Amino acid sequence: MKLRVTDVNCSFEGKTILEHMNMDVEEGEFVSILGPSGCGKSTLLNIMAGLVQADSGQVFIDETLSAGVSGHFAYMPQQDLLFPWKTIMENVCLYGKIHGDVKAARKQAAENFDKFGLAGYENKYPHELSGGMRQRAAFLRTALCKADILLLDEPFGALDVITRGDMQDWLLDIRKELGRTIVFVTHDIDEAIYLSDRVLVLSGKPASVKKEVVIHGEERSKDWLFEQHETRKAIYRILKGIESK
Ligand SMILES: Nc1ncnc2c1ncn2[C@@H]1O[C@H](COP(=O)(O)OP(=O)(O)OP(=O)(O)O)[C@@H](O)[C@H]1O
Repeated sequence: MKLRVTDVNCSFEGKTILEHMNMDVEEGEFVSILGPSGCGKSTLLNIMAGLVQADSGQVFIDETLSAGVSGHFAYMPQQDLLFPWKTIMENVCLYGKIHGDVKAARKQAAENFDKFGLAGYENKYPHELSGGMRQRAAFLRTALCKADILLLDEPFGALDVITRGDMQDWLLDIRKELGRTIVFVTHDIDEAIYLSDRVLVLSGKPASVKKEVVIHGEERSKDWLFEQHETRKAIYRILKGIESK
């Protein structure tokens, strides 16, 4: 499904955070959002997910106005939001439970526990895991949700560089398999280049889309990524221009 944000404005306590925010994400497209710290990236995802009400503007899924929380989205916010009283397996299978197919969800989860470095932790509780493991569990839960659009807010922020690379590869793979539409917030330019079809760079407060960078490259690999000097430089300069204002 495709996603469209039209002229969204949002303020908190009289301070404008998002101003004339417009963006489109095509069906099956992977769009990353980069921007200065605190500029309003999470707020934008919260508005898309229907958790925060914008002052004005609209969010459309395909051509239908989306109002309030929609089952079309699977949202992974920055905090892992695992239920502390549920085991890791129960947490990961939460959406399967909501959609009434626990057995299929457990099977799919079990197939991925090893890849996610969670094997042996199925029956542990969130407080027994490291921050990085909890983040991977929350990511697995979101990725296994059958929703059409994934909203991922810095899903790999707490991971070491190798695990992060593995999770990125996994995300690229499932994306190919499932053809999901993905909006991905990150602070990492390389991660945005590696994963995305397009990178949207937001301006500082109030935020709007300052620049859009299309990423070309059919077959992504880490070797391919190491060669993307020009794209990296271009995005860095846009960000630096915003930050130094
Ligand atoms: N519910 C709220 N009430 C008041 N202010 C808020 C609320 N939510 C966010 N803000 C403020 O809005 C601004 C944008 O916050 P937001 O979390 O969206 O930024 P961000 O770009 O995701 O940040 P980061 O890069 O640090 O993750 C911040 O100044 C924040 O303090």
